[in-house]
Amino acid sequence: MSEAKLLLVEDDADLREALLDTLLLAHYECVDVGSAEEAIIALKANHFDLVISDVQMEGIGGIGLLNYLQQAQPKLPLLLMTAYATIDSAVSAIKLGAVDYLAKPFAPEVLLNQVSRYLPQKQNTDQPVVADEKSLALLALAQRVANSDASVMIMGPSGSGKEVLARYIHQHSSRKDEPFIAINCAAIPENMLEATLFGYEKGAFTGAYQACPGKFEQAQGGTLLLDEISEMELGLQAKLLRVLQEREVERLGGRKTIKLDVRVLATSNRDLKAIASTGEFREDLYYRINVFPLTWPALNQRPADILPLARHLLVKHAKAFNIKPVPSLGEVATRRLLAHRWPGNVRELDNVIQRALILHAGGEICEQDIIIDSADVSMHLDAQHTEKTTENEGLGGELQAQEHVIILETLNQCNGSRKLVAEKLGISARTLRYKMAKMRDAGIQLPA
Ligand SMILES: Nc1ncnc2c1ncn2[C@@H]1O[C@H](COP(=O)(O)OP(=O)(O)OP(=O)(O)O)[C@@H](O)[C@H]1O
Repeated sequence: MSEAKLLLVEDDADLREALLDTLLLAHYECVDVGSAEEAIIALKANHFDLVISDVQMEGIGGIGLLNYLQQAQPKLPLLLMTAYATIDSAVSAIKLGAVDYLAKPFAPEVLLNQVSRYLPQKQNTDQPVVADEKSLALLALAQRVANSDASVMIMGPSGSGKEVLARYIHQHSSRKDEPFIAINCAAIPENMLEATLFGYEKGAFTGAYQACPGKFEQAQGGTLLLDEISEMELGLQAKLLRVLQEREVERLGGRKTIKLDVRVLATSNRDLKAIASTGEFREDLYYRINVFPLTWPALNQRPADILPLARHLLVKHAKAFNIKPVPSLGEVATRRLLAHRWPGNVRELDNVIQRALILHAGGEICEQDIIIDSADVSMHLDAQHTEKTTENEGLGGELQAQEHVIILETLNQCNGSRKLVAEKLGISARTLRYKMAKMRDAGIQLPA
């Protein structure tokens, strides 16, 4: 999930739902409201990184919201959506301070490209924390590879730190002062990934009233991380291979080729060689990006990392939660952390530490603050709220839990192939991705 939080303001409920779906599928955290007045209430209660608002709504409307933002939060970018007939007012809104406008109707690609263009880039500055011999050796190797311009394939189970390692390579390369652009190939629906990667020209599809550079161009001079590359469909793999071979890109709907100077890193939590041998991943692309493979072992294979990571995460989240001083790790709590197998790797440890910080009292993390299984939290909460739960809500929760179990079982049966799971369950790949994003949000660890 992207750390960015968006506020969507649209009075047409159907359109709002469709837009919300697009944004959630792309792993943005998003709050949606139906009027500018509700938006102001949400803005007072939460921090947002970008607001997307319709112009014409009952009440003060999008322009009223723009005026409010100019006074209250002038740095918060606002992207306006308007019917084609009212573009003039949108243009004057830009003069008043909106960052851009989207002319309705627009294709989902246009929305996602504009959002990624105006969202302030939050760089994850986490340096890899390592202490285990295996991890130290991996980091030393990564540092040597960083000096070259070779493509690097970073493998390892989900949550093991692949993205952290990719940033580390960029930061230790000669490109460190140039952009680092990451794109999660699994998070962006197939039909939008191509436009997001390669950009598009004006008129390439509905709502593309202006040209938009793709991720390759945004990464010019720097590094592009293709996260979860195994999830890219075969047709797009062929186009990506061509771009990597030719070192130039052509925007969708364009005729001009743009020369590229981009280093490409990729990650996968599936065995890319194995899926290349079954034809699910192009072998030629595999060999092109796998110039230098680096693999994180699972966290339980590098036990000496667990405590330094736990302490690092305690400091990091205590700061974010404004908890002072940083609580210490009690002895029994420490033993629990060391005894667990960590199937969700560092991400799971991160969740456990955040829970512990919320629950702890008295300056020390004790055994009872270490809740390893997120189901324990729900059970704890369920027990507290049983009286309040209506019959319907209970049934809804049970059905949802069943759905989660079915998805998890099918993922395991299909060795993590999203495509096969969607086929087997008779749902679209898009719906599956949406459901999996919701499961991740609920703290459910999904297999690689
Ligand atoms: N060695 C490390 N030092 C500090 N933080 C780490 C380390 N490894 C992972 N993390 C943290 O754990 C979380 C998961 O890491 P990351 O996103 O890099 O994993 P990933 O392998 O790319 O996951 P996925 O396969 O799900 O994309 C992040 O919050 C990251 O900051």
